[in-house]
This record gives sequence, structure tokens and C-alpha cells, in this order.
Amino acid sequence: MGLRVGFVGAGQMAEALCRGFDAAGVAKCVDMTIIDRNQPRRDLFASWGCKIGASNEEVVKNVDVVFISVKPYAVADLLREMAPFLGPNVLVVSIAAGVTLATMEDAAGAGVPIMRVMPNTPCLVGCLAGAMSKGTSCTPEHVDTTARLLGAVGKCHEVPESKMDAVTGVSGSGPAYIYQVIEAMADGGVLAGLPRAVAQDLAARTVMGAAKMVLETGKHPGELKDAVTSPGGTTIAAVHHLEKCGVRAAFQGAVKAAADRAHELSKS
Ligand SMILES: NC(=O)C1=CN([C@@H]2O[C@H](COP(=O)(O)OP(=O)(O)OC[C@H]3O[C@@H](n4cnc5c(N)ncnc54)[C@H](O)[C@@H]3O)[C@@H](O)[C@H]2O)C=CC1
Ligand SMILES: O=C(O)[C@@H]1CCC=N1
Repeated sequence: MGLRVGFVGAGQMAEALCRGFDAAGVAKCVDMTIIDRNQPRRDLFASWGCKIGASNEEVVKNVDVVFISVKPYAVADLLREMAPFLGPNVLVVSIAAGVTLATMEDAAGAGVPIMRVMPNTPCLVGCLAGAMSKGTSCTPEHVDTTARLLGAVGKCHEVPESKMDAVTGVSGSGPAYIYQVIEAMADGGVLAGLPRAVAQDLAARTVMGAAKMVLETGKHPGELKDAVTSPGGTTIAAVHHLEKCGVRAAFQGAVKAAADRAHELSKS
């Protein structure tokens, strides 16, 4: 049987996890219980067969794993409210950027197993790039359960919690950077005369193909770039333009800005 999963907060990231888990078969919507303040969100999840909890307590009673999927600023207060009905039998998984295990364990009380996870929305299509860190009350079984769920929708690394803000900068926020790249490359295609739909399809497939080449050949991205770059050819003209525009510093700065912002959230 699949795991019984709950979501407190049924927003964008909960939606991607819910649909991803269901598609992968690791946790089915009919075995999920969710709660959200917003009626349209409740209706959407109900339309996939999820049960709607009348209270946070009801969600916890119905599940093996409860995802805390509200905005970071709301997590500690929410866990304090939930503390009376949390215990060793239900695994709490927080996906909130910047909220530390220490803050959450303090709010939830002693003995509550809490995993901190940084997922990303491509888990919806089985392409998660994420990471997890275990709390002080987690057993190897809790880590395995989290790895089983997240591993079903992509790749989830286990990292020390001190690395979680960096993970947020690369892969948690990362899909947004790449959507910008795809949109910009499609614009470039339109500028060069392609129909929009063809340009966007080519751009998205180029990103996907390049990513698969890195993952499946194991070659350094620089070596793969060199294989596309003929002397005096088209690619080096484009690569030279990107370097003049500071593309590497722009991406490095973007990742660092997101990681720094996650660190700031941990203090608020
Ligand atoms: N969107 C993303 O790509 C990612 C988001 N995250 C994390 O996921 C969390 C949620 O982010 P999103 O899904 O983007 O936000 P969102 O705003 O789409 O979802 C939050 C949901 O929680 C509900 N909510 C707020 N307080 C509540 C409460 N006390 N009880 C029940 N429902 C409540 C809201 O109505 C809303 O539907 C954040 O902590 C964020 O850091 C992590 C990785 C990626
Ligand atoms: O933008 C945010 O704060 C969340 C966390 C990672 C991705 N989205």
C-alpha cells in the first residue's frame, strides 16, 4: 500500500508534490488528507480525490507523513498549534525555505520526528532535484520514508542542514531561472524569424537535452560545450556574446542571492 500523506497548506509546492506522488504511485490522492485556508485550493485537491481535513488534528490523525507546506513565516506558529497532537507516530516533513530544524523542533515539542526538505516544482513531472536533512528525533526509518517518497519523483540528496540554503539557491528556486532562460531563448528564436511555438519547443528541448547529456554522460559541462563549439563557427560567436554579458556571474549571483535570502528567512 502507498503511504498516507497529508499537506497543511495546499499551495503550489504541495500541488506539485501531491500530483507527482500520485503519478509515481508512491502515495495516491485518495489516501491523502489536506487542509488549506483557501476554498479554491481545497476544491482543486478534492477534485483529484484528496480528503479535506476539517482541522489540522484531523489531517494528522489520517496520515503517516504530514507535509508542512505553508509560507516560511507561518511555520513556527503552525507547529506550536499542532504540538498537542503531534508525536512519534507521524513524520513531519517541512518544505519551508530557511526555517531551521531547531526552530521547528522547539515549536513542535520533544520527540516529534521532523525532516527538513527542499523540493522543487518539477517533481510534478518526476524530475525533482532536491535535498533533505534529518531532525534530532528521526530514526533511519524516517529518513528512508522521506527518501522513498521523494525518490519516487526524482532525486533527493541527504545533506547537512547547514547546506540547505545553498540547495534552495540552486534547485529550490532554480526552475524559475531556467524558465527565464527558455523564455529568453524562445524570444531569440522569434527575433531570428521562427514561429513562437517552434522557438519555445526548441528552447525547452535544448535545455532538457543538455541537462540529460550532463547527467547521463557524466562529462564536465565544459567538455560538452566544447563539442558544440566549432572553430570560427556559430556557437563560439554566441558563447562570446554570453561571456561579454557576464552570464556566469549572473547565474552565480542569482544562486547566492537566493541562498542569502533563505538565510535571512531563518532569522525572521
Ligand atoms: N513554490 C516553490 O517552488 C517552492 C516552495 N517551497 C516552500 O513551500 C512552501 C509553500 O510555498 P508555495 O506552495 O509556493 O506557497 P503558496 O502560497 O502557493 O501555498 C501556501 C498555501 O498555504 C495556505 N495556508 C497558509 N496558512 C495556512 C494555515 N495556517 N493552514 C492551512 N493552510 C494555510 C495558503 O492558503 C496557500 O494555499 C513555502 O514554505 C516555500 O518556502 C519550497 C520549494 C519550492
Ligand atoms: O521563492 C521561494 O521563496 C520558494 C522557496 C524555493 C522556491 N520557492
